[in-house]
Amino acid sequence: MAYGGVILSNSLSFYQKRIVMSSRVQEKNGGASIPHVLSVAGSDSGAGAGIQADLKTCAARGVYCSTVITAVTAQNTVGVQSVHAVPEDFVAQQLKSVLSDMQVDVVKSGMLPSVGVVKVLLQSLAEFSVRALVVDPVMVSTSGDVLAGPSILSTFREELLPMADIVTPNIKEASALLGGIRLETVADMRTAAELLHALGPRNVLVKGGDLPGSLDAVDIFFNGEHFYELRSSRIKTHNTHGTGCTLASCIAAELAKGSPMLTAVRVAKRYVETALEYSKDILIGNGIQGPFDHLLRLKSGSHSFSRKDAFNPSDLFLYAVTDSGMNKKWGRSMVDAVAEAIQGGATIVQLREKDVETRDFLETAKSCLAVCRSHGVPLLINDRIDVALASDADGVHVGQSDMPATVARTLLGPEKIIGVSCKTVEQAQQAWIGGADYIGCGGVYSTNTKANNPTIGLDGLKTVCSASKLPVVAIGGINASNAGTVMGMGVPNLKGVAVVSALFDRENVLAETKKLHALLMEASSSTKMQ
Ligand SMILES: Cc1ncc(COP(=O)(O)OP(=O)(O)O)c(N)n1
Ligand SMILES: Cc1nc(C(=O)O)sc1CCOP(=O)(O)O
Ligand SMILES: [Mg+2]
Repeated sequence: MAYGGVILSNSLSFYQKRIVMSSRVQEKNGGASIPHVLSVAGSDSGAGAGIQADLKTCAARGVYCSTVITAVTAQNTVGVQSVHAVPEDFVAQQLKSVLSDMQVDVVKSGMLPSVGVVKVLLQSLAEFSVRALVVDPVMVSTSGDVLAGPSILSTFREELLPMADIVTPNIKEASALLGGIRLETVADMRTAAELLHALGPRNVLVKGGDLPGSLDAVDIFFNGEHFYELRSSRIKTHNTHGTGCTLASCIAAELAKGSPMLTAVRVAKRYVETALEYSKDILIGNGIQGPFDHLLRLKSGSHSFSRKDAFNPSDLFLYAVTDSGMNKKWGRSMVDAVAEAIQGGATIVQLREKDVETRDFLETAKSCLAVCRSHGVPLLINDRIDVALASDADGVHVGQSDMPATVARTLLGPEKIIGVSCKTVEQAQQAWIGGADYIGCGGVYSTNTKANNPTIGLDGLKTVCSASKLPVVAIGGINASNAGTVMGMGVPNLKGVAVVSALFDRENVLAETKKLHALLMEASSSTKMQ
């Protein structure tokens, strides 16, 4: 399907088109259309996965969801007791009923129990255009029951995947789609993503939740050009039934709202992680794998807030710290520079303004926040807690001569992120006691960006990292020539690098960020293999 590229590269024209297409209806009803996902999947009587998970996910994400049911399963938290496939012509009838009447933005497919149902779906998509197709290649339920047999594999490979804007297999599904190859490491997952991409989908997300021996849940995203290693913390819970369906339908929902693909994937991962954390202790059913609560956001206040909701240490991977002087020198606005950095792979942004009027700082913060929020990337404010509060940024970064972390925490409350600059083990200990979320440790190398900044070198960085109870980001003189060395050391708690000039004192922020991201990926994957 050639539609996904439109979403990736030009979400505005997507909306303009949709407005034109639905203008007749809107004129008639005087209403506005809302983003719409059509879920083509099986029903789960236990309501943790399938159609029911998709409906709840879209509701939680503020997106309309229509449904085409391909099979009715009798299942619960113990397993799948029985499957009743809906006749193919009736699946076709449901597709026609929805697609001939409603303006669907994104189709998300889940359980497609027969070759005939896949073909019926493809025929409908040829007849009625939608903007994107998200394929969750469901084959085996989380309880281990087979939901689509091996006879369907060649149709998935040859006909469905080439139409997909993204395909989201777990390890077992990726292996099955690739003829049973062994997938045991993150490096294997990258290979699988590349091989699956060669089958035709525009993007591939290989989900590593089942990968043995990894502390984080690592997924590999590949867009044909770049690999992204997306990490989230592994939540200790039995309530994981339906995570695959939920992730795919959340990606579809975010695409329907107009997000670029990588942003949609990032937001979806964060949503699943938050929902799992929220539901980790709920008890539904007597089986070994329970469902989780998709509608957590609608219940804020009924459950105590967890720090994990606010901050994910893997966000420190490529930390872009802005500098308006550098951006001015290269003739671009702060917002454009931040947008390019995010597009290139920056995972968190800090607005560092030393010589601006407070009012201008606030306005810039608000504009940058809009860009960051639309991409699911946190925005922190350097030094200024008042600006962070007034702009509703995601947090602050403070140094040893700024507001102490403990005071910042009191002022900002539990939901904001706080980072503290530390050069010593004692400072790192104080930051932890003060309620910080991470520490920035440097200067690793000398830099022209910050005058008279003492350096601690790689040895100083190692000492602080090893003693720190908080995740660490390295800073100071880091660029494409040494980022690999810093990340490649594989020291405990070191989650990424923070850079100013290597991104912003350059002509092309997008290209420099991509380059640095690729180097960091390479260095961190090689340390994991050691
Ligand atoms: C991620 C990160 N680490 C360290 C710093 C430095 O903060 P600070 O010591 O307060 O110095 P200034 O940035 O305020 O000059 C940082 N900004 N970000
Ligand atoms: C803002 C800042 N803090 C540092 C510290 O050591 O805490 S070094 C630094 C400047 C980093 O800029 P560049 O990436 O251009 O070297
Ligand atoms: Mg400071």
